[in-house]
Amino acid sequence: MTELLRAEGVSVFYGASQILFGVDAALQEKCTLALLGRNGAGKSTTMKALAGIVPVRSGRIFFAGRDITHAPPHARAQLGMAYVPEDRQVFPEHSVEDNLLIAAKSGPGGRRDWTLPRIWETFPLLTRLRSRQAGRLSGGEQQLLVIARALMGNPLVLLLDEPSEGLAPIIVADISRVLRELGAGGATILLAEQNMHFCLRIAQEALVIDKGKVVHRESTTGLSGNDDIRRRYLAM
Ligand SMILES: Nc1ncnc2c1ncn2[C@@H]1O[C@H](COP(=O)(O)OP(=O)(O)OP(=O)(O)O)[C@@H](O)[C@H]1O
Repeated sequence: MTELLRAEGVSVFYGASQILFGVDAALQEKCTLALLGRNGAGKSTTMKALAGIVPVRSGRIFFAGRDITHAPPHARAQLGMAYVPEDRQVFPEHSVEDNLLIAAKSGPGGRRDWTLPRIWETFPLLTRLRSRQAGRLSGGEQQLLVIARALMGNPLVLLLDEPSEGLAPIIVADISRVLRELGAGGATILLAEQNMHFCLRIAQEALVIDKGKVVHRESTTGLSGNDDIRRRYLAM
């Protein structure tokens, strides 16, 4: 298996406050890795550090064999990293279809795996909403749209920050189905989540983060039976 993304001893500060304390993580190609932790554990900050949104004070980040520790977000995107933040920003005045077309580009090496017809096939709900203004979609529909939009850039890896947060169970089930299908189709995904149950059927492996440190790593099957870790770090 080829390693696509690696964080080595990543520390991040917001002003004088240290938020991440030497985070290590490795994501293999064609795998889905869950980054689990409670509210405020440091999941979003880890995702932002990987995407280049917050600076890394110490440690290194490697992507597709390159050191990208100090590369700006657009350079990481060009190398094939698609970061989907938790605030689900769509272009509200544009239709669903236009939101997708705006993001269409070939990925690294000219790959064009994702086209509009394939998006409609994978996201039937979006097909029905293709002419709807994106600002009028529900939170869950917008979440599906931002995932689909990220795919239109034909990335090598998807970084998804809390895609299930605050959404109704029925749409969470649809997002889960889409992510399982993407994984089965060979996508590489890093999924930050508080909701362990959401991750169990999507990710093969999980990292547990607490107070800015990775405190545990296990297969998701193992973790679902690990009451001690779940009680200590995931509040369930
Ligand atoms: N811009 C910021 N300035 C200062 N502190 C911040 C900032 N953003 C986050 N923090 C703090 O950093 C810590 C980690 O936050 P982070 O958002 O990474 O956690 P999280 O695990 O993603 O939690 P959540 O599920 O709430 O998003 C928290 O204590 C948070 O209050």
